[in-house]
Amino acid sequence: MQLFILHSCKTNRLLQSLRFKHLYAFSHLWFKTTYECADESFLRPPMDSIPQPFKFLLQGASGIWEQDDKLSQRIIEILLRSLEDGLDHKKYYESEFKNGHGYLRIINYTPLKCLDDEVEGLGMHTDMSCVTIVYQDQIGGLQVKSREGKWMDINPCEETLVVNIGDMLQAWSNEKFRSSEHRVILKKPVNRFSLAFFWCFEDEKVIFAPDEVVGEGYARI
Ligand SMILES: O=C(O)CCC(=O)C(=O)O
Ligand SMILES: [Fe+2]
Repeated sequence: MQLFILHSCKTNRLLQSLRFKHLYAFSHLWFKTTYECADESFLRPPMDSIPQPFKFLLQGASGIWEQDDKLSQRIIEILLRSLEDGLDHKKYYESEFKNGHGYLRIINYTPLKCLDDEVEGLGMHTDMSCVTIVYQDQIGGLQVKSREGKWMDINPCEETLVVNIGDMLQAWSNEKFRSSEHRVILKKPVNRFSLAFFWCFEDEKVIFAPDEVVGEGYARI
C-alpha cells in the first residue's frame, strides 16, 4: 500500500457533534496561548491534573515537537521491536520516523442540559496519524472497537495515557498494526475534556512498507 499524504490528520467534520469544540496547537509554543485563549465555554481541568508525560510534551521540555526522542521515540521503538524479531528499529527510526511532526487537538465536549441517554460526541473514526497520544479526563467515554466489532470502554485511569495506532502506521507496517476504530460517547451531563496529540510522518511523504517489514512470503498490501 502506498499512501501519499496531502494533509495531516483531520477528523471529518461530519463525525463531530455539536458537543465537540476543539482548538489546535501546532507547536508547544502555541499551546499555552491556545489553551489560555479558549473562550469561557471551554472548560478545562487544571494543568496539575494532566499526567506528567503529556505535560512534558506540552511544555516542550522535550518531546516530539522538538524532534527530541522521548515519548514518541519510545512508543515507535516499542512498536518496531514488536514487529519483527531482530528488526533494526534504530535504523528505521532514523530513516523513516525522525522527521515526523505532531500537532495537538484540545477538545472540549459540552454537556447537554438534560442528558437522558447516551450521545455520540465524536463518531467512529480512525486517526490518520502514525500514533496518537490521548489524555482524557475522569469523565470517560472513549471507546475502541474490538476485532469482533464490539465497543469497549477505555476507562480513564490516573497517570495513564492512551496510545492509538493510526492509518499512517498501518500503511507503513503493511497492516501488521491496525489503525484503531474509536469514538467518544457522552454519558454524563458534564463537561468532558481531552487532549489528543497526533504524531504524523512529514508532509508529502510517500509511505512504503520496507521489504523487511512486509516479510518474506507476504504480499505487499
Ligand atoms: O476525545 C477523545 O478522547 C478522543 C479524541 C479523538 O479520538 C480525536 O480527536 O481523534
Ligand atoms: Fe481519534
